Amino acid sequence: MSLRVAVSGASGYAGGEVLRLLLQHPDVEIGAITAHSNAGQKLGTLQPHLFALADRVLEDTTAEVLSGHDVVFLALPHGASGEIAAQLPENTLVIDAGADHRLESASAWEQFYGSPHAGTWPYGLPELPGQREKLRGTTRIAVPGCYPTSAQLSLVPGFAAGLLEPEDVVIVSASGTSGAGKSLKTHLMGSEVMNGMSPYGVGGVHRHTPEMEQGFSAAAGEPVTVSFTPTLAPMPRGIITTATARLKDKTVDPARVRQAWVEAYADEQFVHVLPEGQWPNTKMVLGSNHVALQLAVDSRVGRVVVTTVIDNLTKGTAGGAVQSMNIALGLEETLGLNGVGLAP
Ligand SMILES: NC(=O)C1=CN([C@@H]2O[C@H](COP(=O)(O)OP(=O)(O)OC[C@H]3O[C@@H](n4cnc5c(N)ncnc54)[C@H](OP(=O)(O)O)[C@@H]3O)[C@@H](O)[C@H]2O)C=CC1
Ligand SMILES: CC(=O)N[C@@H](CCC(=O)OP(=O)(O)O)C(=O)O
Repeated sequence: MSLRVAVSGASGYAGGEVLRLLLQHPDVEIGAITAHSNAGQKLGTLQPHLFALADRVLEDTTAEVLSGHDVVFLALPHGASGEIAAQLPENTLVIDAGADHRLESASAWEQFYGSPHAGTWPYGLPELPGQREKLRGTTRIAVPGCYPTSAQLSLVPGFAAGLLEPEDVVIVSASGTSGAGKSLKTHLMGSEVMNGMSPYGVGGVHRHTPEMEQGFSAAAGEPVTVSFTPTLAPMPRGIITTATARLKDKTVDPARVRQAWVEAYADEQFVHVLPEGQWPNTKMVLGSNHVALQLAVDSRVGRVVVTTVIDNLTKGTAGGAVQSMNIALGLEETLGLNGVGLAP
């Protein structure tokens, strides 16, 4: 099979990572690549690591340019994808790396994003219970946010097994700076970020909070509320998330708790519950679609503690997007995603 694939937002971090993975996909031919302020530039000036595409010229991001492809990736700022997607043929597989189509609740969207809701598409986190069935054959995919990917992979097994209380869930994450996008942000410039860490979006206001609650509530079968705090870490890539939740039965055998996670991910090729006693490090998964996690029961306070690492640009965006594309098209799920982490 040869799929003709267009990538919009190709000058940005997410679009660049989509292209990096697609270059390793045996069934993909890269068609149009588009941008906004950088349209007309050669890709090599903006994404110098993508040697094979260095001479390709970025076009404007219009429905006309993106039409005529089998698959279109949208890696655009919030709000830009809804309008473009609505103009693309229904039989084109459109994969939105942005947030526009992730939330089921229009009121949650309006509260956290402050704009009209564009609609809801099948959610591109295949490891959620029953999610692959929703992705097979679909022509629209909403790629999860990077923090929600790490948070949901951390706690969904516990909610799905009925082990966790729906209230008092606490998620604390640290992200590499590429999570904020390529556009110049003064607070991300070296002197502000190096040798220190600081939280932002504190107090239940970060827009990924309702996305996490949506995934947890679906798994638990009851409404789940979350307190989420993100932190910026002085590294280009990677997310480490520590998630804690109260156990419904404080006296439950810790081995039974662990078993819920081990069973949930037993058949997953990208999610690894580490051997007991080994804790994740963001370096384990850099540049790869893999996820590493570890858990412990804090019996003194009756909580489970789960720490999960992902690469925000790979499993957290482009890798999850390519994995979901493969499922939607009935391809082997790992195509284009054979990279392994970097060490040391
Ligand atoms: N970075 C990450 O870890 C993650 C990002 N995402 C999502 O992916 C999307 C892209 O993010 P990211 O790559 O980080 O951001 P960047 O700022 O790095 O890139 C943004 C891209 O969008 C283009 N663009 C900007 N404005 C417009 C517009 N009005 N119309 C069309 N194109 C436009 C830019 O083109 P130009 O350079 O020519 O101006 C650029 O190609 C966002 O929705 C983001 O939320 C999702 C998960 C994680
Ligand atoms: C470090 C950093 O700034 N991260 C981004 C999230 C990146 C992401 O997942 O983005 P979308 O939901 O926008 O697709 C943030 O907190 O806004």
